[in-house]
Amino acid sequence: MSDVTITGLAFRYPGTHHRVLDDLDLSVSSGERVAVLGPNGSGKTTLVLHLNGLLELQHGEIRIGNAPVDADHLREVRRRVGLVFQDADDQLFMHSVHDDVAFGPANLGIDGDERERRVADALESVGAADLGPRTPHHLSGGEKRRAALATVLAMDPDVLVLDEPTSGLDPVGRRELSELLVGLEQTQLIVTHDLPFALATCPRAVILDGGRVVADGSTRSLLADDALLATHRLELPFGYTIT
Ligand SMILES: Nc1ncnc2c1ncn2[C@@H]1O[C@H](COP(=O)(O)OP(=O)(O)OP(=O)(O)O)[C@@H](O)[C@H]1O
Repeated sequence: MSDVTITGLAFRYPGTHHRVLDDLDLSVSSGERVAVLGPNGSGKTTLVLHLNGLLELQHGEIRIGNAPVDADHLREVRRRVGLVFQDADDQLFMHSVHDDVAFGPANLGIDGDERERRVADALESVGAADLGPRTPHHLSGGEKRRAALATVLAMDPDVLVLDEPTSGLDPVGRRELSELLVGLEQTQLIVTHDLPFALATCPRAVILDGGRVVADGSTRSLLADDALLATHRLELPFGYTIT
């Protein structure tokens, strides 16, 4: 497993003047699960897209274990960091779920029985053993989410980064996903607006606002702080209380 260290990360989208990430520091220990919370536009997805080099670093440094995220280490970084996109359709593009899940291991040069074992294990682990032959664009939203997660797990990453993993999931699907993630050994960063899901899944949370980390602590203590939540446009579901 790998730790993740982000130091002084700053970023503006080309052609814009606004710093979307602004001197962001964050360290996540190996095996830790951290929820990344924050209002719309606070930079969460932009941060996530940096973690496996999908956005090119402008200022600062990111390390996955001892590998810097830079042009010279992209292949290693992408092997180590599995990114599950906000929109599952971005991850599913083959004719069958099986082929989508097999695509990553194939790219790593894994073939034959070992590749089939990885596909079967990944689908099984997300409760989607029966989805292999299905056409991805015929799946329900929740089924697509599971399939997208399986495509990443099949590559056996050290670090899992999930962007809004519960969107489109029914209550049982959310609970099952939380239990699945808690059972994985990977270091995890989970971007979510689903605060109860964050509490159930991640012992630690950070709040991003204005492109920097403005709070960092146990998820329970952050979510119990009404003033902190209000300041950063976060809100627990109506009637939900932290005990
Ligand atoms: N490709 C882009 N070009 C220009 N600006 C962008 C681009 N992508 C995002 N932004 C801007 O960057 C800021 C941060 O966006 P980002 O998607 O990282 O926020 P977020 O915290 O993930 O938001 P949300 O909770 O709404 O998903 C926003 O102001 C957004 O409009």
